[in-house]
Amino acid sequence: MELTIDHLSKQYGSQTALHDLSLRCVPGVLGLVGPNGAGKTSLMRMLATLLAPSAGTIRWNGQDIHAHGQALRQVLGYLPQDFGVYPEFTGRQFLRYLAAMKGLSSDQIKRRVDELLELVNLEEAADRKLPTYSGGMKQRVGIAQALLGDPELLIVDEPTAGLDPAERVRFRMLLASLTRQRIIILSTHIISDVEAVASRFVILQAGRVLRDTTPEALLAAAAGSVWSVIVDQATASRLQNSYQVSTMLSQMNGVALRLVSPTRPHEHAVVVDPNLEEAYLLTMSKQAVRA
Ligand SMILES: Nc1ncnc2c1ncn2[C@@H]1O[C@H](COP(=O)(O)OP(=O)(O)OP(=O)(O)O)[C@@H](O)[C@H]1O
Repeated sequence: MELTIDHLSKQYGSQTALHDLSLRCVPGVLGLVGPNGAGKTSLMRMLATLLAPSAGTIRWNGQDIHAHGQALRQVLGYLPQDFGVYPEFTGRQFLRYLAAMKGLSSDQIKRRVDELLELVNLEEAADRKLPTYSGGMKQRVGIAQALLGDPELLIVDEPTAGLDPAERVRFRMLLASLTRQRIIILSTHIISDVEAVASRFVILQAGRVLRDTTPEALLAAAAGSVWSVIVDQATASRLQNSYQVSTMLSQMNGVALRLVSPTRPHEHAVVVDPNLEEAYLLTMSKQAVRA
């Protein structure tokens, strides 16, 4: 099982969304992160064969997916960013309908849909109409439809956006339970999603790979560059203007700040262990300094 992306580019008119991007993916979860407009959705749509590259190739087990799209679609599960549901269907009807569209036999449809409803923990709500579902429940139906064909390649585009913290945790656990013998590509703005489930961390910026790393390596690289300090309000405002502040908490004795900076931002600042979001902010701020 191997997905190989070679020198991939995407132009929309004069706008370059992806620029000469190469990646090789093996089973596991790859967390794809980057600022708005970095090219994540364009990349995912090309992987899902919904968008043609302007240049470069994507190969699934050595076969170009452009020429052999059907072969890829048979092993693909895709949860797009703007996943829509049919309002007249219940969860069960919706999944059965999509399973039938995929060509499953009626026995397979019943069995597979029941299995998936159990996996995504929607058995109780299965016979309710989809518009009555919460955002998290809709996302779970979305992941269930992406899993109908037991895909070897699962692409999920910002699946936790808009979910409340409990739903987000539930969704992550579901994703984590799917990782064996699959390539999962998860695009997100929520760094803690990556921390929770991904073994590989790819940062895209302006259509290029800025980092292809692991959460552990990114954390290790940020060691010594995250600081904690308690200061008065005026100093907090000054520091906020000069440094990347990751958290700011008003307390009885002042304002507690965590700051991301390669150098000591304040004489009383002490080094603390970075979290992955801070490691990401550090990477992006170093990049901004270089640009
Ligand atoms: N259909 C389109 N026509 C023109 N430009 C487009 C189109 N789709 C995307 N773009 C541009 O391509 C670039 C990459 O967009 P893309 O949606 O792939 O980024 P993204 O990383 O998914 O962004 P977000 O995090 O906001 O979803 C952006 O500059 C965007 O404006």
